[in-house]
Amino acid sequence: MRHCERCRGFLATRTGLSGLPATVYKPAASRRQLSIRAAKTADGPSIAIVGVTGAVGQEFLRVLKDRDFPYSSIKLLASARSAGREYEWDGARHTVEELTESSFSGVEIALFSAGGSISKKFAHVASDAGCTVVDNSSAFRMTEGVPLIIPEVNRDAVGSMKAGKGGIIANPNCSTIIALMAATPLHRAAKVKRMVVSTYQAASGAGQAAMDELELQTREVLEGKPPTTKIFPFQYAFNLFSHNSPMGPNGYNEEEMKMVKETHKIWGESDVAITATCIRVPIMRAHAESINLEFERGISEEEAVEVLSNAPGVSIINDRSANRFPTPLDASHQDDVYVGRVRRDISRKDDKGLDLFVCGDQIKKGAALNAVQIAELLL
Ligand SMILES: NC(=O)C1=CN([C@@H]2O[C@H](COP(=O)(O)OP(=O)(O)OC[C@H]3O[C@@H](n4cnc5c(N)ncnc54)[C@H](OP(=O)(O)O)[C@@H]3O)[C@@H](O)[C@H]2O)C=CC1
Ligand SMILES: N[C@@H](CC(=O)OP(=O)(O)O)C(=O)O
Repeated sequence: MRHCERCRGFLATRTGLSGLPATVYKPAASRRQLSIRAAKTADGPSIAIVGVTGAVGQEFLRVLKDRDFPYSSIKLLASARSAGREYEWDGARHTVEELTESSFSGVEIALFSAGGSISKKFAHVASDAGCTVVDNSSAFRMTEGVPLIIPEVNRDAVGSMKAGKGGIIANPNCSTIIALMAATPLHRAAKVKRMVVSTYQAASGAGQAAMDELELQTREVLEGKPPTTKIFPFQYAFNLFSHNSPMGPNGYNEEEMKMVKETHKIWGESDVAITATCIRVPIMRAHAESINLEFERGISEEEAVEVLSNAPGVSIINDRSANRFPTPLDASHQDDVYVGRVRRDISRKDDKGLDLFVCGDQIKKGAALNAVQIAELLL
């Protein structure tokens, strides 16, 4: 049994202590089932990336290339600070331009990832110019009429939207995407009535500067120096803390409330009871989540593992005999969301409760990959 292999393109299963399949990595073909083969092509859409110098913007470039996303031209946009910076991408040199109101003339798809205030200022400008916007920020997620899409979950929400026709589509919150990749197939099988989530969120969710600060602080603490605290107000290395988003009057922070509201919108069901506790941990780029699910009908561990094994974009690491379950490092730089610790909730007398542990790359499936998959629906 190989435990720690990077799992591109192989399938391995093993029976764990309980008789459940322990490890199911999806073969390359199923991982890439939503991908479109092309690249630079005269009949591809003209595309733009807003926030290209950031952690997510850079991942957009990698994902577009990795998936051979078809494009006829690409425009790299960021703030005036980055104008003139050059990137080598897809065999050509590209220069970053300052984002302005005239940036979107002739652009058919724009991937926005420069924060909510930039999206609020420029997404409608882009849409009015005929550019279809996939927005990675939270600015429009709860706006009526703006689809909020995880392609494996609710791809039909794209409706008749197409590249070059204008309109805005929102990319969900990363913790929500990662939770729903695992919870949705089980919801479809046995209907979730209540979901309790606790997250362990990586530095990447707070941007490149937070990742840099975690690395710097780790060195400083090991060298016995006081840690630099520019991004977060206290030590991050060798520590963890409640998510840094603003706290609301009900004692939930914004990240926690996003998980509640966005799940209701994506599932189209506001009667599912959801509560979340979001925690920032000193991990570089993959979020982990502990999820407790209560179902309307009973579901066994075996059925749950079977359902998850067949779910697109989900891989299973669930080896009880080896105490081997998903880790953030397994998920880092991977497309799939990893699920393990699949077990009956023993606090219940019936078989209507399950616990799971889930890990997903925050920058990839939590942000850039999901947005590019949405853009593929527009072609
Ligand atoms: N789906 C999700 O859960 C996630 C959503 N996000 C969203 O994406 C955004 C970016 O995240 P991330 O890449 O991690 O952040 P970074 O801080 O790493 O990057 C920010 C980017 O925004 C650009 N930017 C900032 N100000 C302006 C401006 N005035 N005009 C044009 N561009 C500007 C920056 O350009 P410059 O270098 O020139 O300053 C940079 O390219 C987040 O703020 C969030 O809204 C991010 C992660 C996950
Ligand atoms: N969810 C990210 C932060 C973020 O960018 O969220 P949103 O896209 O919902 O603003 C985190 O890990 O902190």
